[in-house]
Amino acid sequence: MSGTSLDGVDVAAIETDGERIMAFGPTSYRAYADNERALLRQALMDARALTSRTARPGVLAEAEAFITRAHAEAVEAFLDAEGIARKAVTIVGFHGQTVLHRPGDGLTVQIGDGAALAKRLGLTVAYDFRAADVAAGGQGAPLVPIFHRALARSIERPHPIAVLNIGGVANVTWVDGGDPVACDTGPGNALIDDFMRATTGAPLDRDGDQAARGRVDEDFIARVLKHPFFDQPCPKSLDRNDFALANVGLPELSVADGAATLSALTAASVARVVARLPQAPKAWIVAGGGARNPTLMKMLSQRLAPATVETADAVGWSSQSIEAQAFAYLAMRTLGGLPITFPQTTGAPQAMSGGVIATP
Ligand SMILES: Nc1ncnc2c1ncn2[C@@H]1O[C@H](COP(=O)(O)OP(=O)(O)OP(=O)(O)O)[C@@H](O)[C@H]1O
Ligand SMILES: CC(=O)N[C@H]1[C@@H]2OC[C@@H](O2)[C@@H](O)[C@@H]1O[C@H](C)C(=O)O
Repeated sequence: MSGTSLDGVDVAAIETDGERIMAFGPTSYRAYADNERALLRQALMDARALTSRTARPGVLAEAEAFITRAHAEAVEAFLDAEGIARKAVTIVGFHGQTVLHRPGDGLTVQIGDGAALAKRLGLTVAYDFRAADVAAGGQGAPLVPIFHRALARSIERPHPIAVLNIGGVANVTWVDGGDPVACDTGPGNALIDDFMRATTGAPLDRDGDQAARGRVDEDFIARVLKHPFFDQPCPKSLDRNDFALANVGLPELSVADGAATLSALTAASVARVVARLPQAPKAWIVAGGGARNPTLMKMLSQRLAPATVETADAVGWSSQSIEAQAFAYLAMRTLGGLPITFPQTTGAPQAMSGGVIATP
């Protein structure tokens, strides 16, 4: 999995039949080098003009070859390091890199060549998980809710439970026994990362150090939350750059105040989604890179009280690897013809299978 944060490739093995999770296997991570990340950032820019999901103008062809190669290297290194034989692997789930997500126009573009990956690895690969849902009128995201529900069944917390993923964009799954309800909540880490890069050159506000020292501009947050996205009912989804630093109107702030304000925006937009869920969650489990930011976690606890807020790691899951695990799970569901998207998670007209299978 390579998500909207453009930080690297997460790899994870799980044992599953696409319904139950029998065991979590090892995990690993391949970070992108600065020049690789710059290529992907350019790919996002060049993707803005796309009107077809197969066109590869600008650096998109180069970026696609890179994404395929980076995932192949990541899987090869993982299998070698863990001593996992090829024949022990049923399938590899390959999300690819989202470069454009405009479901309203019937367009979601993930670059990455699944057939080439299958050939190079000598393994069956499931890829292109979002297209069928978008073609049917769904949002094509989020896809992790069915995995979040399987995970939530393994813990004892008061229901409803919310599983919150804070990646570049943040998304939530609401679980209360029946079908999951889900949506993107708003910006996750992307705005914080972009602000840190622009003001200090650093790729992130590590451990929320800057945010912890800053003052939150609540007026700015109130202004951003007037955006119509926040009043839309679930399901709904975002492109990484729907809320971009260039267009959110952040006033001139110190590094600490800017980091604090953008972190609080993420927390406030999560709190804002509560009214859009069938019932307020009693227990929040936070995954994704945002779970590793203690300042953001504190802001979430404050804004979601009296509900409890814990990290995925605290309940025995992996904040870092949960999305990679989710795509392993979705790959097995694709192989078994099981649905991966639902009316209440993406707005699909009915429960739908998705993903394409490539054999070596
Ligand atoms: N120690 C840390 N302190 C603060 N922030 C962190 C830390 N570790 C990771 N992050 C944040 O998490 C981000 C990576 O998150 P994650 O890997 O969940 O994103 P992703 O998978 O790319 O996103 P998405 O869920 O949108 O697909 C980093 O870009 C950074 O902003
Ligand atoms: C189009 C796209 O790639 N969306 C990502 C993004 O990052 C988080 C959020 O926005 C979520 O909707 C989705 O990723 C996860 C893996 C998902 O589909 O569940």
